[in-house]
Amino acid sequence: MKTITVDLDATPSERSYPIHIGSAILSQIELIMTHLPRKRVAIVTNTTVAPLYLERLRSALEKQDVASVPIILPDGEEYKNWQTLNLIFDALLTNRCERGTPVIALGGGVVGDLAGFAAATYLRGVPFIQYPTTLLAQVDSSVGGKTGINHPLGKNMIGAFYQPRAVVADSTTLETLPERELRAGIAEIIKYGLIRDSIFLAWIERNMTKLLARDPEVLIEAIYRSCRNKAEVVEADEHESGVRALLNLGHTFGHAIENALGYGTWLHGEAVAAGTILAAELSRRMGMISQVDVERIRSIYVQAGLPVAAPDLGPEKYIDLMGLDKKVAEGKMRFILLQQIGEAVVHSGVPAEALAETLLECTAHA
Ligand SMILES: NC(=O)c1ccc[n+]([C@@H]2O[C@H](COP(=O)([O-])OP(=O)(O)OC[C@H]3O[C@@H](n4cnc5c(N)ncnc54)[C@H](O)[C@@H]3O)[C@@H](O)[C@H]2O)c1
Ligand SMILES: O=C(O)C(=O)C[C@@H](O)[C@H](O)[C@H](O)COP(=O)(O)O
Ligand SMILES: [Zn+2]
Repeated sequence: MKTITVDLDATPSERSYPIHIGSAILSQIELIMTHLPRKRVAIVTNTTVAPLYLERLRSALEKQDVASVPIILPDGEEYKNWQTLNLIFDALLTNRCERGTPVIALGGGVVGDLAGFAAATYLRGVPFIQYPTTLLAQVDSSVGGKTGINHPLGKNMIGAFYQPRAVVADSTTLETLPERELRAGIAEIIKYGLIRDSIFLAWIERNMTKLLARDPEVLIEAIYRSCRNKAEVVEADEHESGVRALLNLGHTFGHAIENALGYGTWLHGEAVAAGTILAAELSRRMGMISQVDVERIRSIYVQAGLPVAAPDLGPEKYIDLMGLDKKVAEGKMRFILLQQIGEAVVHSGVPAEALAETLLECTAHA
């Protein structure tokens, strides 16, 4: 097992927390035992993950005399909303969960974002622990404390920064993950390489076949190097007043795609992949990277079996949706662009013509 610490505030800090990454660690309750003094937890999961892993976690807790309240949500991005959040509050209240009752998220990013937001707001905050079970959640969403829900008008528009007390990423849970979901997780792994770690990007290119084949060692290495990158960014800028925005590469376009097509039609990772190609094309039009760079980026996503052509929604629709992006400041859109492969920047001066040209020339009819 490997452990990374996310150091928050001046260290040592009570808010700092470990990310444990390893094989078959779901049942190792000693990893979270210090957070369970009251011997009772609520586990938020969904109808797909519950039959696979809920009993394993519950019985491991039971062996340590920890009782658990299961809260099983409907599965899907289209359920990342107020109504589902309220199901969590209903269950927490009905079961008389207290301020000292931790909420555990067992599932992918949707469960994690919902459960984290519930933990941030229930009784004004209860302890939160992440057990991510998708590749995307293990490399990205379980770390860093972004929690929240979608709004019909925009992705993740309502939420809170709320850090977990611990993250336990059991790589063996990825054995049951559908192929399409595995590929979607790889999109966020590629992101770290593109924004700040060109050595990791070259490693991903060399190891893509093994990643797709779920080679256990390669998976653990990819999760570890991704989490190390994410932890460093979050430590530097927890609340996204600066460098954390770079983790949004491809997301300004990607979130517009997810919203326009209907939440869940394209997976988050798929929208980020196609969105990153648009960001790369825009970077080239801004004179920042070369055509050769764009083709290298495109071929990495192709290798991963991810979409590289964003849907043709028309420039107006994209621009309208992107106007609600959380990075908009004083009414001005800000884009994450590539200065070079391995170095991203926040750009607030993208000319309207360059954006329109990119959207016209680089999107495709579905
Ligand atoms: N908070 C953050 O920092 C952050 C970062 C990235 C993405 N996100 C959010 O995360 C969400 C996407 O997360 P995701 O890609 O994990 O999708 P997801 O949570 O929808 O999970 C994908 C699918 O896999 C199923 N599943 C989960 N674990 C499984 C397993 N081990 N075996 C079989 N099936 C399994 C789920 O039930 C679901 O059907 C989006 O809402 C996105 O906005 C948040
Ligand atoms: O942790 C972050 O910061 C990220 O931006 C990670 C992204 O992969 C993730 O999709 C995040 O939820 C997007 O955040 P948002 O603030 O644009 O909703
Ligand atoms: Zn993302």
